[in-house]
Amino acid sequence: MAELLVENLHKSYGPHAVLQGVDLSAEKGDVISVIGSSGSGKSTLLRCINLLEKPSEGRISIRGEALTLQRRAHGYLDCSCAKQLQRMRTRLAMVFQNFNLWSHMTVLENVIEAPMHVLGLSRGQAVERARHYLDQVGVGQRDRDYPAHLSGGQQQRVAIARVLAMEPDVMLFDEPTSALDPELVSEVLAVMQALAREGRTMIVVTHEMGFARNVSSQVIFLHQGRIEEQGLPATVLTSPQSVRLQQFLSGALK
Ligand SMILES: Nc1ncnc2c1ncn2[C@@H]1O[C@H](COP(=O)(O)OP(=O)(O)OP(=O)(O)O)[C@@H](O)[C@H]1O
Repeated sequence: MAELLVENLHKSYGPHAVLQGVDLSAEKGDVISVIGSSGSGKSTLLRCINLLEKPSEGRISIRGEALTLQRRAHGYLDCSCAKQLQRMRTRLAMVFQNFNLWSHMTVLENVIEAPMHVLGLSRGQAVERARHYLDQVGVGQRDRDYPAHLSGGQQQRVAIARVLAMEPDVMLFDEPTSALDPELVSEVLAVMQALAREGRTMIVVTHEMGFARNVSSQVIFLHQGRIEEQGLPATVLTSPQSVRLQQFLSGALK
């Protein structure tokens, strides 16, 4: 059974069809890199999967359990209740480009927030869990600091620990290294590579072709809201079939 199954996902903003029937299936331990030119719909795809954006059409299932989506007055689909939505976001948890840490909270407080208030763990359990994952991503010593005192790479690693602390079924990464200074990119990619090695299921929107090639189990090339090509990285990235993917890989399509 797939950890995550996305079927016929559509998203429009007014007349602008951004996603036009995307299907995606992630098995346990899959690392799917989503690549494509700017505006092809990569972030929208990720944001629709965990309902930060509301799909216009489609079906999302986690471990065989379909989300109950209802059509709202404006025509989009949403979870039938806020609690289900919140719970679902812990199962499909997202790492954002700009870290999205709470600046008024320490590192530790950032990481224990959701385990306590969404998963219902006691403070002691949440702290134990947080320390475990902060250590795992190499920022355990910074637990009392505020995010502003950390480098971008450290902040992103805290954001990854915050997602790990929810023990999600699938981790979603939306261009996790794009906001980082070049010298900090590799420390975050190394953490992601280690997570891939330990069998985490991940969907990663990325411009890092090295990551897509060396870490992914599957690469998806999105073009104008449709999957134009997908498959093993060795196939998709070294023998692209479509002209658009060839152009994208040669740098002609930004
Ligand atoms: N909230 C919104 N309202 C209207 N249009 C939007 C909205 N969000 C995204 N879009 C449009 O949807 C299209 C896809 O955007 P998206 O951010 O998903 O692309 P992307 O592939 O992630 O691009 P990039 O690599 O530049 O981040 C773009 O044309 C964008 O302008």
